[in-house]
Amino acid sequence: MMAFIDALVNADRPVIMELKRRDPNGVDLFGDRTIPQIVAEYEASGAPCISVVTGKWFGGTDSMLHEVAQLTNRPILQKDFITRKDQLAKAKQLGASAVLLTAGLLPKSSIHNLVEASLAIGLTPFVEVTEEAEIDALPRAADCVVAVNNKDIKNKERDPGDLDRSIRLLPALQRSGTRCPVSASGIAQPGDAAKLLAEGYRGLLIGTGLLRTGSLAEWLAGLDELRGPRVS
Ligand SMILES: O=C(O)c1ccccc1NCC(=O)[C@H](O)[C@H](O)COP(=O)(O)O
Repeated sequence: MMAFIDALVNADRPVIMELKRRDPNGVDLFGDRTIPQIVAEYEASGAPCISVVTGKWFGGTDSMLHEVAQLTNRPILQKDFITRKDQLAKAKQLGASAVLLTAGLLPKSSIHNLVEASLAIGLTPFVEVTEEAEIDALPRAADCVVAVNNKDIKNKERDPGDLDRSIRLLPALQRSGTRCPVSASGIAQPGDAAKLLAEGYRGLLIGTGLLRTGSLAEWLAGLDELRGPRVS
């Protein structure tokens, strides 16, 4: 299996496609689709990586991660509230390649310890930030995905998201040394996605926008058209 960062930076369309059972208001996002159907659709659409929200706020469970890992060889990000090292071993055992570490919810010393502990067992830290100070304080950024969360997790992500935050923080991400600056959450339309990639993002994490669209193929074709032909 290709490592998470390599899969993303080498992808022609670097969209991490997410399985999230419910939105923050408890509204179902899967409809009548099963997990195998969504994974098959994401794979057929060329997802380089897949994200699975196991956090209970969003209707997730660890068994969802295990199920997805049985269905795909794509590198998987586990999105949950990770605060302890034993959760990292569990993530790996369930089939994750990368784990979410939310800078705004963790003391600085915990971020350091969890980044080191993740790397030590072969998991890619996917560190989510919302402020420049969090980026500047990051250890081992070159080995991490560093993602700007456009929404506010402290408010259960009930806000629509502020994509300008991604634009504002991109220079700090680029300075940090990460190979893989990612913009996450609130990317609803192909035009939003195209703009963020044109600005210099090397990856996008999209859940609700892809799960709510009537046609994933059309959504992605719209993005491809806006980006124009790719030079390899
Ligand atoms: O961000 C967190 O700290 C978090 C913790 C635990 C579970 C989920 C968490 N975040 C979820 C997300 O960030 C979004 O599902 C993801 O970025 C996609 O967002 P959207 O495209 O707006 O559905």
